[in-house]
Amino acid sequence: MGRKSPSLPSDRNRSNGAGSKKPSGSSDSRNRKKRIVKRMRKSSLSKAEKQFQVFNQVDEHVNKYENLDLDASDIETRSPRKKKSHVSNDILVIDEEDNDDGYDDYDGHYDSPRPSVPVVDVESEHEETVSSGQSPQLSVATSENGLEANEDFIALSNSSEEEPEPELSGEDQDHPHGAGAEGQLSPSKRATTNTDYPWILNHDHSKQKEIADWLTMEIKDFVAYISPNRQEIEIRNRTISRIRAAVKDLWPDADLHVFGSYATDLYLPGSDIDCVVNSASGDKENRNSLYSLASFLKQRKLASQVEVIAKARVPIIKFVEPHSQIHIDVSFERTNGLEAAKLIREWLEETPGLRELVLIVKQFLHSRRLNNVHTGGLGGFSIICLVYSFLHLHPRVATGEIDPRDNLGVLLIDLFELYGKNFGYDDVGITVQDGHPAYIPKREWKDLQPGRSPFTLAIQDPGDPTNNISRGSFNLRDIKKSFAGAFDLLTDRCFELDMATFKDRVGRSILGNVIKYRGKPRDFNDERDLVENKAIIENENYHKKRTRIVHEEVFTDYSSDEGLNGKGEDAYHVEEPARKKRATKPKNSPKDSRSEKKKQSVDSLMGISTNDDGEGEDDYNPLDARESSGTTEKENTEDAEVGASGKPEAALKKITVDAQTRRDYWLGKSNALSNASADHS
Ligand SMILES: Nc1ncnc2c1ncn2[C@@H]1O[C@H](COP(=O)(O)OP(=O)(O)OP(=O)(O)O)[C@@H](O)[C@H]1O
Ligand SMILES: [Mg+2]
Repeated sequence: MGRKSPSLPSDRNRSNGAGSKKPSGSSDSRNRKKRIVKRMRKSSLSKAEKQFQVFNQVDEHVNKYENLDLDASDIETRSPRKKKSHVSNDILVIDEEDNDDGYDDYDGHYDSPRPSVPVVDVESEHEETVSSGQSPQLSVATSENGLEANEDFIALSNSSEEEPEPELSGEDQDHPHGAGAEGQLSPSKRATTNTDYPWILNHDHSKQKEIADWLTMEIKDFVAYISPNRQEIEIRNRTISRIRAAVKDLWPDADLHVFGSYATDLYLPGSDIDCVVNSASGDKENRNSLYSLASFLKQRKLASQVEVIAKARVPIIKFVEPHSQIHIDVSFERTNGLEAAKLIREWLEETPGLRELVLIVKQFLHSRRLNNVHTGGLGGFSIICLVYSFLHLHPRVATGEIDPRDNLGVLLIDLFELYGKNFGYDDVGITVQDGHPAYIPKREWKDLQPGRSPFTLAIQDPGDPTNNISRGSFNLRDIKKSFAGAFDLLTDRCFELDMATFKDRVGRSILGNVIKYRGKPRDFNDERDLVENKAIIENENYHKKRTRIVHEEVFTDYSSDEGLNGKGEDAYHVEEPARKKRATKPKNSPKDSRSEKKKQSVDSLMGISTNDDGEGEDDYNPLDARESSGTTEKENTEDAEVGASGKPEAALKKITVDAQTRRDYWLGKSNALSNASADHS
């Protein structure tokens, strides 16, 4: 790994800037643009690259989606359900009818539950940050960074009334994309008037020879710009502590744990905090308990704009914590989110570029109001799985040909192209089971509920193969359209700036053509190393303690007095809700049927019939490449290490059981512990 993309031959001799370029619609211009994109992706294609192109060129297959119109009844039934609700003690109680329609109650950015209600009931004596005169720089997920309506995702600079528009010349106003107008301003004016992409202020990369490198640097700047500073992390930590203390006061046998983007470090400044209350009695997931906690938090002035959603598939309470103005979701008596947080953190460690691309895609969709599952958008969890699988299945990344961190620009463009133009949504699903991402034919996913239309995104929950985590994303049409548009806009902008003189490039942004950030100005202080994110620490502790408990369950002789209770760890010994039993995969069977599926040609996985001709039947398998390049499963590594160090057989077994047990826990195999125990004895 580690090579950068080869140089993009630049055309510096030309002096025609944006203003003098040929109309973007001309075929000459289109061809040049294509050439630039091609060059960005390297001129000499590897076998893997060619294969990737094959699945990126499925035009006939994809074009049918362009004309796919949902009929009116479809739209009606798919629009957010009407809520049966009433207000009690200023708490909105929503009794939703549960249906199996795939409505998803997880929601990363649930914008203000009741926007008409005044937000603030802040107690100033508690509000350290406000009273200290410092601006907390937290912006709750509002429309600030959103585009109106999302009908025309392109109209970045015309989309909001909050910000004054830069002065435009007549030509600029006619610019077909509503973007690029800033190119006509003087460099100094550009730098000061661009409030939509503040990450370029004092971070000018316009002198980069390679346009792809410029985009990569902008992506890194954007991520640094929106990454949290010390104060933001502390505010989140304090928010969690306050709510946890209240939960424990109300229910001494319960604890509050955090999962979701705060526990994975994948949050935007306005992201919510996802929490779960688990109790020893395991009886808190009912309407009464939800309501009790909601009123208790309200009474303690820890919750405003409170909603109790009791009859959903995942019952939750939602509120805004008044001191921090952060949106909080609390679910009850489940551990899958805590498992997912741990898994996602492992993915982040092993997948360079994942955090950057996830944050970009999140902000991109947020800007277009396409991130809200309640309105058919793509939730944070789906975005993570989408980007994770994309990175692992990208041939040039999988083969180690490029280092993702040095090629974020090209990868972002590839991602938009794949999921905006070429992905065979009708026939292909995504699985990330056991950390092995793969594209699988939907027909082979037995538990996948057929939707009204085959045109749906299907992503298998890494913690539950029966669950399609993106089933609520019914607005796939707009999501796909927005990705396709982003591909066009980014490549247009790359083309334009590649042609431009250095002078004309100053103060310009590539990424700003598809993403904007509005809100209080931020600094570039990514201070995640300076202050602990308590959600991460607590999640790590939760898993450590639970693994120890699992161990002790496996290895402790319960006839003795040394059970768990003497160790004071009950808080973490959460009774798990009953899980669906699943067939246990035989241990150490690397070539199971799932692996076989992976071996299928990319063409068939992308939903293209391979019967017609031999093209694309090169059965390149990125996963094979990855495996042969030395990436092995954690469990095998642990085995190997122990074997090499010559530790006794019992220790080897113990560690192996530990790894296996953790995985089995994750997979929800309820009989895993007894198997492990039998193995050991
Ligand atoms: N459809 C789903 N099925 C099962 N679990 C889900 C589903 N959606 C979300 N979750 C769980 O909830 C957690 C939080 O999901 P969410 O969509 O809010 O993502 P997030 O990473 O918190 O992003 P955001 O910053 O946008 O809130 C996920 O990590 C996952 O554990
Ligand atoms: Mg969330």
